[in-house]
Amino acid sequence: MASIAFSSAIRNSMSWPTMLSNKPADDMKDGFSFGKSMFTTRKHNFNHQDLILTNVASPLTPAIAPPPEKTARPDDRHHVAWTSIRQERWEGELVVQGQIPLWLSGTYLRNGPGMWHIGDYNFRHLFDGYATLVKLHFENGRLIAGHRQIESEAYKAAKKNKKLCYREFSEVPKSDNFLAYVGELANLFSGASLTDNANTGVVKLGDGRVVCLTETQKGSIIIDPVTLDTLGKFEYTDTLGGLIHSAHPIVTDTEFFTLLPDLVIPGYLVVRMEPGTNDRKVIGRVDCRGGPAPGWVHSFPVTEHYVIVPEMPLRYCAQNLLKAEPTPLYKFEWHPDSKAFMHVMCKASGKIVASVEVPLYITFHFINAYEEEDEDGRVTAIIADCCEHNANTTILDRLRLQNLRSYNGGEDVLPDARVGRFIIPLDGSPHGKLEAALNPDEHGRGMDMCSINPCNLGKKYRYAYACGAERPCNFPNTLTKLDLMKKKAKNWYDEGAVPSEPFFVARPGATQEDDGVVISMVSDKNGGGYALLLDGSTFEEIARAKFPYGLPYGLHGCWVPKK
Ligand SMILES: CC(=O)/C=C/C=C(C)/C=C/C1=C(C)CCCC1(C)C
Ligand SMILES: CC(/C=C/C=O)=C\C=C\C=O
Ligand SMILES: [Fe+2]
Repeated sequence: MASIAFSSAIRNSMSWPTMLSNKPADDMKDGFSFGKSMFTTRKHNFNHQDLILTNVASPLTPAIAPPPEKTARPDDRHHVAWTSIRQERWEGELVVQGQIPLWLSGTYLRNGPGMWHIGDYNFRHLFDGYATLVKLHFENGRLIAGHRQIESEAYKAAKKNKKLCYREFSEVPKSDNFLAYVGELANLFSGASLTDNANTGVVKLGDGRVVCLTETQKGSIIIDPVTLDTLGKFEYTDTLGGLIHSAHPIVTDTEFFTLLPDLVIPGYLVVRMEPGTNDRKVIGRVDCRGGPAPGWVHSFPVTEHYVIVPEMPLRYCAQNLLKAEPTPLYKFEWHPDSKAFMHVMCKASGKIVASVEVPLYITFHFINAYEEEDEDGRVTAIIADCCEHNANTTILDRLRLQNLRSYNGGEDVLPDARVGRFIIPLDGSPHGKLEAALNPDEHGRGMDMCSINPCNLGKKYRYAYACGAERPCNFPNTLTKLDLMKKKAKNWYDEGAVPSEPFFVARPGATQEDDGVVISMVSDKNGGGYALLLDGSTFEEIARAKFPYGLPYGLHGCWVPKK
């Protein structure tokens, strides 16, 4: 079986767009310059040699890692995690050290911004990069890996015109003249100039379609989980309009919830989409209680009966959206006076059952939420956990590429983070609490990129997996298993490596919450990369498989089980 399935999956086609010229370190003073570098640049254009070096796998002759000096570009001065992927696509079988459990059958997909330049022009922020989709296909203890650039309009236009053509997270195309500027403002309002670069995450819908996402609605792109082909836009057929949504919808086999921020009348629409449709239906609306605009909603949690709508004091900012040059908080603004809130909406009725003021907070990612019951089974409170950055907005700037790339060890520059636990009373009290769910020293005061056993979504849970810190560091550099009952963490660490979000896959038939494996992809200190499998229960390594090339950092993933 395996060789047939695998060989049909092997595809060695490559293309080398001129934009993929292999520009060395982008170490610019302001992170924004054309073709300048502090280092002498040995301009390295791709050629056939690169192709041979990185693309020689077949199922019968597993990929052999090229010699170390070829895995990192000799002129790279920064970590491979922050270095653009070198080629548009690759696929091959990896040599596995250790044992992949035979029950692990399916494909882990991970999306993220893996390409941060157009020719000599370097992007500014981690979130600006063009989407690179990576796959790990597990079958009978073997592992086929590959990656492919997502063919968004934004990516294709940049490739064709050799310049930025759409507004990315921090990058804005330059207007040639005033008239063009006025035209572009009109395009901003219509959404025409916004990016569709689906670089944040990837989800498998209940109907089997696999969609890559970002925060712009037009950046919802259907892909083939086997070939990683871009199949086309996921078009929303409803008339809800709006341009943006949460980057992290809640997706299960039967449910799809997301939030649509309303920048005109500050608030959020809470919507649901039935599997098999492209039609979002409104469950209800939350009006913001503070500030001139809604808070950023990168993600949000749900419980069994409620959707939790966070209202962060880090709010979208219309003026910043219009600016050509980035502001310190990009498209956002910090409004501590506007306060912070958590709203709770009933999934069935759309009614808001609680809306409480909470201490100021900053989070990208909610971990999970659940309903707390008293002895009589009455729901008394909602518990919602998130990766919380101590209400410190500097984390957004830390993710600027220049900051990520300039780190040489030594000093500790990663701001402290914690598992922030919201306690939202349902008895009408006006205030909720926010506290650390465990001592942040347990995970080195780094905390982001979390996952849980999906069976526990919205339910009382004990374990979460995330990235923590072994300091000094500039970015979360450990994988951590959090025991929220015992308030303990167990950490995995490879010196100098940057692991991506640990993703939990449950063993079929498991009865224990942590019975399964945790998948991560690691960018190592020598310019290489490897897929890593940890046991979900012991958090010990069970297998790893080296990629024949260095892996750029990636964000979020999903699991597509074998049919
Ligand atoms: C990669 C990631 O986590 C976040 C990406 C966010 C993006 C691409 C946000 C884009 C936006 C615009 C292009 C204009 C409107 C505001 C905003 C949603 C921030
Ligand atoms: C990489 C990241 C957020 C990604 C959003 O999808 C946050 C990292 C935070 C560091 O502590
Ligand atoms: Fe995210």
